[in-house]
Amino acid sequence: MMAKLFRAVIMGPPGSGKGTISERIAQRFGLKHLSSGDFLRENIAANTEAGVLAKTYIERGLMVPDHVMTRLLLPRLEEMTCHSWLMDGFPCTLAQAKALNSTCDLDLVISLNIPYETLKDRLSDRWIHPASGRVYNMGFNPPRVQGRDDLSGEPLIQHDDDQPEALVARLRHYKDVAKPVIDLYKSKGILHMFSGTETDRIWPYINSLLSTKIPSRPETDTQHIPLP
Ligand SMILES: Nc1nc2c(ncn2[C@@H]2O[C@H](COP(=O)(O)OP(=O)(O)O)[C@@H](O)[C@H]2O)c(=O)[nH]1
Ligand SMILES: Nc1ccn([C@@H]2O[C@H](COP(=O)(O)OP(=O)(O)O)[C@@H](O)[C@H]2O)c(=O)n1
Repeated sequence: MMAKLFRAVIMGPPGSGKGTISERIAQRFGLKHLSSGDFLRENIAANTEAGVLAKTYIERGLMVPDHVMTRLLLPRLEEMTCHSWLMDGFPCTLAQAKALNSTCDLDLVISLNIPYETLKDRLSDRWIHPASGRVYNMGFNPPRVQGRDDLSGEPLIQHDDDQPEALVARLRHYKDVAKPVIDLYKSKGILHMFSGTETDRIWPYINSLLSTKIPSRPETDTQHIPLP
């Protein structure tokens, strides 16, 4: 276990590679990857009160209100007192960032800055394994068998809110709400922004940054892992 706990957030518009990069970070540095989108989908599948409410927003390509997000996520974070974690997709508004602030001190925030055309192309090709949250892309990282998850063999699905009609509204909204959050983390001196069109070109910079802050897991140094 790491000597000091490490708490990080990864921000970026839909399709910017938060999930893909989070998985790489989790694998290399042993942080627990917490995905706000996955928490939401788990709650929707389980028909919890928050899940039923969240569904009505997600279906319309809208953000879930702050009080629903914080009620859902903060208790999960409070349970993780002994773990280092990387939170993906939360906070995405200033109110969420302030609520998170009152729960824990973040060590680092990664913000991904990816052009619109790239996001649109990626998302129209995004396929998900709902049970695990594993993400595929027909060009970038296709499944071994078309339409099937590599590990379980179960069918892959596409999210309704990845379709271009919902996407434009999601991106516009992201831009508006993320700016004050980015400014807040910038003023705290913990924001690191990465721009580009390819995850494989951004990843080495994120990897080097994190290597200066946390040791990589010993087992990943000796085993073959499929990272560039
Ligand atoms: N073509 C391409 N697709 C990528 C790249 N990085 C990630 N993707 C794919 O783009 C989609 C969005 O990535 P994801 O990690 O889910 O982004 P998130 O919405 O920010 O969590 C997924 O289908 C990924 O497999 C890349 O560099 N090139
Ligand atoms: N902090 C958050 C995170 C997700 N969400 C909602 O949950 C949906 C799915 O989240 P996600 O993290 O899988 O989205 P992507 O950025 O991966 O496309 C988003 O499109 C939002 O509708 C939200 O409202 N607030």
